[in-house]
Order: sequence, then C-alpha cells, then structure tokens
Amino acid sequence: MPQYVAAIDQGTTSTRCIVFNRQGQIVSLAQKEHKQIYPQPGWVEHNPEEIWKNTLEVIALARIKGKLSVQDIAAVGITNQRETTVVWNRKTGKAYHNAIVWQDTRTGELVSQFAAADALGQDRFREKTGLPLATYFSGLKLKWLLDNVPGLRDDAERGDALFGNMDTFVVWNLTGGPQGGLHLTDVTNASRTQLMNLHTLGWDDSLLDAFTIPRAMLPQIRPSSQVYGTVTSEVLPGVPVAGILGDQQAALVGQTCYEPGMAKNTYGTGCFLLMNTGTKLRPSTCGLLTTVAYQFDNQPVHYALEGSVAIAGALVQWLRDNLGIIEKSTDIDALARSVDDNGGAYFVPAFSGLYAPHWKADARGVIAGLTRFVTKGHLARAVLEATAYQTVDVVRAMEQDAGVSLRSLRVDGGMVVNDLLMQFQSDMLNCPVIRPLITETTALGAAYAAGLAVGFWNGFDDLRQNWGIAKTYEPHMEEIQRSKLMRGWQKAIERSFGWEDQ
Ligand SMILES: Nc1ncnc2c1ncn2[C@@H]1O[C@H](COP(=O)(O)OP(=O)(O)O)[C@@H](O)[C@H]1O
Ligand SMILES: O=P(O)(O)OC[C@H](O)CO
Repeated sequence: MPQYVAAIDQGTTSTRCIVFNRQGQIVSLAQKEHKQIYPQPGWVEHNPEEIWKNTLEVIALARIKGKLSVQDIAAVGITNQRETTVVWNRKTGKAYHNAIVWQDTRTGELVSQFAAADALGQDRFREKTGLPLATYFSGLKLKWLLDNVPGLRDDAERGDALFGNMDTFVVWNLTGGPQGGLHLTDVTNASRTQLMNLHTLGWDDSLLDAFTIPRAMLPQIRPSSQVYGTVTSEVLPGVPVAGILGDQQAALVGQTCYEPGMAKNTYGTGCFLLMNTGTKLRPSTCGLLTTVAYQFDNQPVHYALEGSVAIAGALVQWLRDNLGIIEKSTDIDALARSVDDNGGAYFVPAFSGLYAPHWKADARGVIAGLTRFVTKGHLARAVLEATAYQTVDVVRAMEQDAGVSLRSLRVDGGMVVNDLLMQFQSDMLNCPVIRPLITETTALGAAYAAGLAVGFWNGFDDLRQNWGIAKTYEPHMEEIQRSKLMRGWQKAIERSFGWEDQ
C-alpha cells in the first residue's frame, strides 16, 4: 500500500518536489532554481522548457533521495506560482515565448488604457473577477502575447496554441504532452487570470471579448482536488495527478485554515496574506482581492480575501545579487542585528509597482530617510522591516473589510526562519505570530488536495491533527514606538507613488 503523497511546487525562483507521509512530515525533498530573465527594466521572464526539465529532475531526485518506488506514491499534487503566463503549441509542445512572470510590468500601459475606457477605472472588472486592473494578472499578459508574437493569434484561433499558468503547463507535460496531455487548470488558478467569472466559476465571454482572447486556447476549469488523470512521464508512471492549487491557496490548505476567519501569511519572493471567508463571495472595499480559496471535489467553492505584496524575500535577494552587500540570503540576519534599529531609513520595494492595498502600477522603489549616519546594517534592517510594514498595511485593510481584528497570524515561507523579522512582525501587528512545525505548507497543501482525492486522508480532521506550533512570537513593543515607525513608513511609501509616466 502506498505510504506517501508527492507534491510538485513550481515556484517563482525554484521548482521543488516534496514527498510527505500520512503525518504531513517530509520524507524527501529535491529543489532546483531556474534562471530569472530581465530583458528590460520591469520585465521578468522564465524559460518554460527549463522549468519542465527541472520538474522532471526534481521528481527523479526526490525518488532517489527517499529510495521511493512508484508504488510508494499514492498521488501527486501540483502547486505553482500563480498568474505567470505561458503559451505553447499543442502539436510540438514548444513555447511561443518565454513565460511572462507575475511580477512583470510590461502591461502597465494596457492597464491605463483599459482603466481610462470606463468610469469604474481600475475597478472595471472587479465585480466579476474580484481583481482590480493591474499588471499582475494573466489576462493582460496573454493579450500582450497575442498582440506581439507573430502568428500566435491565428494559431490560437485554430486551437493549436494553448494558454496556461505553470500548473497547466506542468500537468499537460506530465500527462502526455503532444500525445494527448490534459489541458486543464483548477479553479484557484483560473481565478487569477481575470478571465474567470467568480460567480459562475467559468470563463466569461464578456471578459474574453474585452481582452480579445480566443476561447479555444483556454484550459478546462476543474476543482482543486480530483483525480484528473495519470502521469505518463517515466519519472512517476501511472501515479494519479489528483490536486492542483495556486501556491498561496495551497499554503492556506497546508496551514489547515478551513474555517471562515482563519488566515495565513506566506513570506517568499512576495508576501501573500489570505483569509478564508467561507462559501460566500466577499467583495473588498479596501484594496484586497477576492479570490477562490479552494474547491474540493463535489463540494462548494470556498473564497478568500487576499492581500498580495509583490516584493518581500525578493528584496533580500536584490541586496545579495544587485548590491552584493550580503553573500547569502541568510546573512541578512547578522547584518541587521549589527545595529539596534533602522537608523531612520525606510526601503519601499515598489519594483513592480505596488500591489495591495495601493494598486499603483506607477510606483517605483525608494529608499527614504538617508543621512550620513545610515550604514549597510541599517539598510539590511530597513529591508527586513519593509516586509513587515507591507504586511501591516494588508492586515489593517483585511480587518476593515472583514470587520474583525486579527487575533493571531499563522506564517510560513522561506523568510520565516528569520527570528528578527518574525519578532518585528509581531511587534508591528501587536498580535502573536505563529510558526507551525511544518513550514513547507505550500507543497503540503497540494499534497493534501491530491491525498484527499484518492482517499489517502479521509477528511479535514486527519489534516488538522498534522498541524502543530513550532514557535509563537508575542508582541513587546510600546504603542508609541509602533506608531512612530508606521508614520515613517507611511511617509516613505507616499514618496514611491507616481514615479513612472504611464
Ligand atoms: N534568513 C533569511 N532571512 C530573510 N529572508 C530569507 C532568509 N532565507 C531566505 N530568505 C528569502 O526567502 C525567499 C525564499 O522563500 P521561498 O518560500 O522559497 O520563495 P518562493 O516560493 O517565492 O520561491 C527568498 O526571497 C530569500 O531571499
Ligand atoms: O512562487 P511564489 O511563492 O513566489 O508565489 C508567487 C505567487 O503565487 C504570485 O501570485
């Protein structure tokens, strides 16, 4: 009898394969980074072929490391960086263009044009999709590809060109590729395209018309947990593909936030706070997204409010790769601890404009409050603090929208190993921050979705038993100090607005 479930986590910076046991513990893990391609300022691309090759490699490596036979694996779940847009040929499997990554800002002008054409402005499609017009979502990226890649629109209309986010691309390749690969996505990923109607949970003709997207290129929308088919590729032959979730929704599932009002924040490349709002759609009036949280087979959809922050851990990488101030991401801890505070410096990482709750495509990064006193230690501190302040802005918007105060926050993602950041986060939110035993919640959520579909786990109670606390950070900061820091942040963020002419 199979003892494990595998998850493929196709993230912004790397692809991971993680194998879990029934207790949700990691049995084996393999990871490979892929290249970040920056063809112009503001543009971010990935090579889809490199990502598919890495996917095969990490699956094979995870099996070798864990000494796992195919019979050991009950099912595989997929989770992915959301919104990143790829278009490929149904017959050859070749991509027409590099994938356009969620952080890419090339559609900034399209955002302005679409917003100017309607009195609702950036909120033109919000009622139907839960999303403001922004460079972030797939619809405009796909339009850009159709308008700029020669021959693509004709192929798309003929049904020869297929669109997908990374989940769709990976599943199509895993299940046969040009030889009958399944062209599908799940409802959480579809909710990030700005082409799906949140009320009907189907592709919406009026949205497709507005963005001039041929319906023939779109994948089928399916629940997040269901047996879709089996792997044909030799790395996991015959194993059921049984779960798909966008990575932030997967983390919500992995954190077992199944009750309305439960929330988690994932600190990776960006930072994404999701609160389960139950089976009713809850529109946001405070700059958050309304999105699909998950849909388990034959059960109603659950929705979430989301506060998306584009740049969090990516700022640590920028300090490492672009300025060379640190050698490894983990070095930021010691550098930030070499000083007592930020020395008056604030770093607003509006590299891709600002997402929630501001939605300013024209914002760009600023460092404010510099004096001759400021050292690289203060800058390191400002870098970490930027993630915490952005989270505070999102939490306050969430509290206003949901009409409740956050009592505690469950956290996960690559940055939560940083104690300084987590303590500062708790201080700035003035509420406990809870790090669970298993912080690989994204992959775990995808494994849960797949495992539930094949009966490996029987229900939410099995999953809740797997969740436990590793560490709780309690707030210690005086209110006067908290207010002073937030005032500084507020001034800094306003200075980032309106930088780019659009
Ligand atoms: N000790 C640390 N302190 C702060 N940030 C860190 C630390 N270790 C890793 N990071 C950041 O965490 C991010 C990686 O998190 P991860 O969840 O793997 O990201 P993703 O899933 O978006 O690829 C990187 O941006 C990295 O800079
Ligand atoms: O791959 P991550 O963890 O950076 O997550 C990216 C988000 O899904 C973008 O919406």
